[in-house]
Amino acid sequence: MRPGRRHLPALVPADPGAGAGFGPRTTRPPIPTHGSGSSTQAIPGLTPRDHELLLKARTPRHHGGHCAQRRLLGTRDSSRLGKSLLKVRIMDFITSTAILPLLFGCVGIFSLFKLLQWIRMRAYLRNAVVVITGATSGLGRECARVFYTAGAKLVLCGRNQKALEELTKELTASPATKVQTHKPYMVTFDLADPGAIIAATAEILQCFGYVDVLINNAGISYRGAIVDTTTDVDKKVMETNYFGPVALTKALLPSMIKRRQGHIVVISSIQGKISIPFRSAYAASKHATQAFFDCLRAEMEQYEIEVTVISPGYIHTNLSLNAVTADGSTYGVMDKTTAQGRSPVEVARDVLAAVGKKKKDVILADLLPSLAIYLRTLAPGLFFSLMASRARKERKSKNC
Ligand SMILES: NC(=O)C1=CN([C@@H]2O[C@H](COP(=O)(O)OP(=O)(O)OC[C@H]3O[C@@H](n4cnc5c(N)ncnc54)[C@H](OP(=O)(O)O)[C@@H]3O)[C@@H](O)[C@H]2O)C=CC1
Ligand SMILES: CCCCCCCCCCCCCCCC(=O)OCC(=O)COP(=O)(O)O
Repeated sequence: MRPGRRHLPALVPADPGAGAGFGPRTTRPPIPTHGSGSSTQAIPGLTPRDHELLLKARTPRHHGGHCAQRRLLGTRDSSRLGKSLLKVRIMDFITSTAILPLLFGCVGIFSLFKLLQWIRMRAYLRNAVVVITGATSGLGRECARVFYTAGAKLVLCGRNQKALEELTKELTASPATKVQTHKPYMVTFDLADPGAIIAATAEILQCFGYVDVLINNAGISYRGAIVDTTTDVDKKVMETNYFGPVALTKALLPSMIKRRQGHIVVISSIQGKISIPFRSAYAASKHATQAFFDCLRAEMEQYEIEVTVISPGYIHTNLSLNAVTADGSTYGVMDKTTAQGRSPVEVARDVLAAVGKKKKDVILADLLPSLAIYLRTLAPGLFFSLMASRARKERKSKNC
């Protein structure tokens, strides 16, 4: 017998009462196979004649094999026998000489592909000029760390100059890595101030002379009922999350188009795909963001400029603490959902991978929010009922 081949099952006499005909079938325990020293199982319920035919059918080089199999299948319980035969055949195929090298080959090719993808990603980000807004806190801060370590030339943006300086100090003081790192630049401006964006863009472009990747990360959330919310609050959220990033992107695009090179990234949210109660201004700003950058992607294809929209679920940052409420005051509460969210470092690593792989649209969330997006599309009625019930519950818990 060739190594790697399975032993053929031992052929045992069936139930004596059953004979070779169509009588009742009985099962048999495993019995030793003569000469092989191993124990194999007779196929339950088959007569010696069945086994003889099966043995013939299983022997590929036996000329009468297929004929015998067909004859047998025509006269016996074809589905059961067929299944047993198929199992035996599959096992024989797997353990035959061809399948294992093929399997290892596939795994090898896949690993090689992944390695090449990783190398390409690293090369793409090394020495790339990356602008990050909202780098003073949360996800932006962690993005600064991972892109810095990957060898990117950073331009860190935020409103708080001191926080930017501290981050820069911390980054440059970090131990040397294999990859060459670069001292980040800082540009301070308020994204919600349209007048500040043109000046900030000129400053950004002066840092390294060009921009490879813009990460529109800065953002603010909101909590409140629509009926209680002033339009000024709606505008503030839209200015920060939508008009600011749109204006900055538009201001940087001409230089990217000229070079026929560039990558625009935007940190949206699961709430850019589904709307949940008491988040109207925030969800609206993120939906608008998704729509704008989807349009941009299509329009920029001719210039080879990439657009990546990233939609995370809850992340453990200061987002809820900094959220604005219906009357414009700061919410100032660390919500349970936020506190239980993913660590910003992990999400930042996912952002790095998505940018490196030039992904177009990425959802970084648990199963439930991801399923909710499908539910919104496939069964909107059900989704809206769930959201209405969520609103009722939230209102009730607030009144308590
Ligand atoms: N945390 C979460 O659960 C989720 C967050 N996101 C998104 O991630 C992004 C980052 O938020 P996150 O890190 O969580 O929250 P943080 O509140 O920790 O960080 C927000 C950042 O945005 C900056 N920012 C806010 N308003 C402005 C403005 N007007 N001009 C300039 N910068 C501003 C803040 O700067 P400053 O220090 O000056 O306030 C800060 O650096 C946001 O777009 C958010 O919508 C998406 C999904 C989930
Ligand atoms: C087929 C079965 C599907 C079942 C789906 C049930 C519907 C469950 C609703 C889930 C809602 C998830 C909301 C997620 C919101 C989120 O992740 O937001 C991220 C943020 O931007 C957080 O901002 P916030 O200020 O709201 O903290």
